[in-house]
Amino acid sequence: MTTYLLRGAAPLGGAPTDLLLADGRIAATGADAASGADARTVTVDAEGLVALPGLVDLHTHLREPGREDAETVASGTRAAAAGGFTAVHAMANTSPVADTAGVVEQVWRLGRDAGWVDVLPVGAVSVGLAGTQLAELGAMAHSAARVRVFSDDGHCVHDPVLMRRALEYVKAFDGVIAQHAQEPRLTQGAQMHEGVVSAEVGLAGWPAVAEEAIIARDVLLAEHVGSRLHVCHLSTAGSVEIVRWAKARGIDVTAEVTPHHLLLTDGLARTYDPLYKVNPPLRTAEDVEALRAALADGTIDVVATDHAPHTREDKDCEWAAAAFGMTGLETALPVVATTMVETGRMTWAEVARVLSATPARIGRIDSGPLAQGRPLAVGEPANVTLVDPAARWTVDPRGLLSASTNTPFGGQELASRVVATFLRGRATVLEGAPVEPEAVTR
Ligand SMILES: NC(=O)N[C@@H](CC(=O)O)C(=O)O
Repeated sequence: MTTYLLRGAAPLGGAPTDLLLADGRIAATGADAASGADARTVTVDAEGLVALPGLVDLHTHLREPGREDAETVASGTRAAAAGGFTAVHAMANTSPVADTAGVVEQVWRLGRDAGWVDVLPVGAVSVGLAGTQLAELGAMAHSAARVRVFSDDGHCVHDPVLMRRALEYVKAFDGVIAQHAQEPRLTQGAQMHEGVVSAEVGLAGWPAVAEEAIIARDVLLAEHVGSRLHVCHLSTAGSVEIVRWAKARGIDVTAEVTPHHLLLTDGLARTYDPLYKVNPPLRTAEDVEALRAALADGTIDVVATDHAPHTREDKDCEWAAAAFGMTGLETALPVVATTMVETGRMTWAEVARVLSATPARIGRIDSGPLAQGRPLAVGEPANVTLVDPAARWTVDPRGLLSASTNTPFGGQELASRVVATFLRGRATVLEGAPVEPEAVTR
């Protein structure tokens, strides 16, 4: 197998050094790296680049099985690698729903065979995402896919008894319930954030309280049963306050924010362009500021993409008829760099925390054969992402690799670019372009 010598990379913004990737691991650093190189070694000039541990996404929609016209495991994970990811959690709202050991194993196998990133299937909480009957959580946890994250994402687990049972059940295998916090009655027919802009454009509003009421209930339930709760795509200033309160109380809760909620606001609905229609909706500038502050101070633990590819038929129509969702795997890191690093709110080491180490810990993939996200130390798995922090680029939707083109960032200038990605020492991206995997053996 080819080995790689990354010359002059700065691990987490530290002093530049050399890294030797061999046999799937970081084999050597510093002067030892160059002396360990041999005839199999390809040298990568990494001068001026930041070396991050491979990125881990807690929230990706890969659409397979069922909607392969929007994305497949292969196309979505190829886009993920281009975005610097080495692992993604694949959401359960597929068709059929990933609510059995059979479906999660299928998705896991498709990911393994594609070879771009580790695919960690998320299991549904309820059968068919219907919110009435608990799915086979234990069978999914003990399957080959080793599911640890369970979510009805796209739907809220709104029945408090079902939520309580799910939180209790996953304690047996150290799982976590990732809640899509959306009170269904308060959001019936809702199209966008409820506020000044929704009144102006005449679209049905989605009040912040519909998210906040569920988060408040769930942190109390998590406390009551002593279990682990993760809040998906938190989007309001009020939600931040509730999570801050819960953490101060010692409740085992973590929260994610999406890149689009860190950058975009509900004012974009004035365009009536469904590219900006997403669940939860884009909020106000005050919410965006609260989310950035909460990510910087650790109240929000991770950035997760909520990559939600949709076909032209489902997106290129009038607002009310369009699907909720936007793609995000290939723009996530640049959006975080633009909103958090360029603004001086976070260092690259903190970016590694919110896009790699902490999501790996929440998904319980930070140990064992899928070890991810540890500092780039000798002996650790060689999951490495090289980023050019000085690059600036303008997003061209046609230049992205996802099978769907519903990015809200087309035409936007963003900071930083992924130059290379290595999955267990194998290059999946070099010079910004994907490297097709030969038959993957592991
Ligand atoms: N986030 C989104 O806007 N869409 C998600 C599911 C969802 O509605 O949350 C999708 O699967 O398309």
